[in-house]
Amino acid sequence: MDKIGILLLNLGTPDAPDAASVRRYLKEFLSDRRVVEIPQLIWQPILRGPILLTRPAKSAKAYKEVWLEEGSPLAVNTRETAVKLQALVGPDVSVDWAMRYGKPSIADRLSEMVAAGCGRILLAPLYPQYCAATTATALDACYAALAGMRAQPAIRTLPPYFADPAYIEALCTSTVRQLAELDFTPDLLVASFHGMPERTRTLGDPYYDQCLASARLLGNALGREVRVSFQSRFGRAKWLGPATDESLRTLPVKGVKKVAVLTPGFSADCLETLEEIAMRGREEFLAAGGNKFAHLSCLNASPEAMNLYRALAIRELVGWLET
Ligand SMILES: C=CC1=C(C)c2cc3[nH]c(cc4nc(cc5[nH]c(cc1n2)c(C)c5CCC(=O)O)C(CCC(=O)O)=C4C)c(C)c3C=C
Ligand SMILES: [Fe+2]
Ligand SMILES: [Fe+2]
Repeated sequence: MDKIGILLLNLGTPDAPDAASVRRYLKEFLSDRRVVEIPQLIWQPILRGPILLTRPAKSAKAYKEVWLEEGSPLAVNTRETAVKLQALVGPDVSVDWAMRYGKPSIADRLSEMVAAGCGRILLAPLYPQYCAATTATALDACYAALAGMRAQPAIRTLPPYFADPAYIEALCTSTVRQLAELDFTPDLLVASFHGMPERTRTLGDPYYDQCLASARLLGNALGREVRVSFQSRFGRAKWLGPATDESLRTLPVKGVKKVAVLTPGFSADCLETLEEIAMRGREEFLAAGGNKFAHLSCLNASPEAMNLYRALAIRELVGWLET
């Protein structure tokens, strides 16, 4: 029988925390029509002008603050997840990982898996909430790679798991564990999701509703309020709100002096969680009069995460494993 493969998909990250590498990464990322939905004739001059002239140096400085010895946190955490999942599923299933932008590329990893004999592949975008700018574009890139193959593997895709009891349980257990390790009891738990232009919601992207559903289910499981906000605004259009940075600045005035922020839409810690929330978010909250701030780590390759991915993968593979 054909070998079975699982390809974990994540967003992508620069090769190094320097302006040239960040420029290459941003050019590829922000040229994706699923991400910036402005006609290319208008958008490309803006991207290649003001954005790529100024943002790479600024972002490279931020990447330097969080860079690990082994590389970018997003890549390190995603690779570790793949290695641990491989150990859990055993030698009959081959687990690999790829990035939508940058390396390792989806095209390279998919053709490598096929060359290694994988005739059945589960494509697993590591985004709990479906978004065209993340899930759809990662799968588009897989289909584009498959389009160039004469002998294609059979394909399955992992559905969004925003309301899956296994995801909510993983988040709940990870949150309870991390809260118990803090030296304070937070007045409020904030769930900060990556933002999106508000227009994408009216156009039918289910992302916003799925973020709210995940937070509500987590709140029910924890038995306490989980307040939602959206981070990482980009560009001039109106984005989903409320904005995390604004909320963190106003919470102390409203009497919330101790806060814990979790980032459940990110499967792995990355620039957006480690720099924007854990560093800048903390500074802003404390400067606005807050006393205590904690960022709770993403699921990464924690025991809770590995239980979750094993459960999701086995559910998808069950028909294939039996035949
Ligand atoms: C988890 C879901 C994500 C959504 C939805 C998303 C939408 C989105 N992002 C940008 C612009 C940028 N995002 C950047 C970094 C970044 N974004 C996500 C995830 C989502 N993005 C991750 C995991 C990361 C971190 C990558 C890393 O290397 O650690 C950046 C780059 C950093 C910077 O310069 O600020 C940009 C730019 C848009 C425009 C968008 C939807 C329209
Ligand atoms: Fe982003
Ligand atoms: Fe950011």
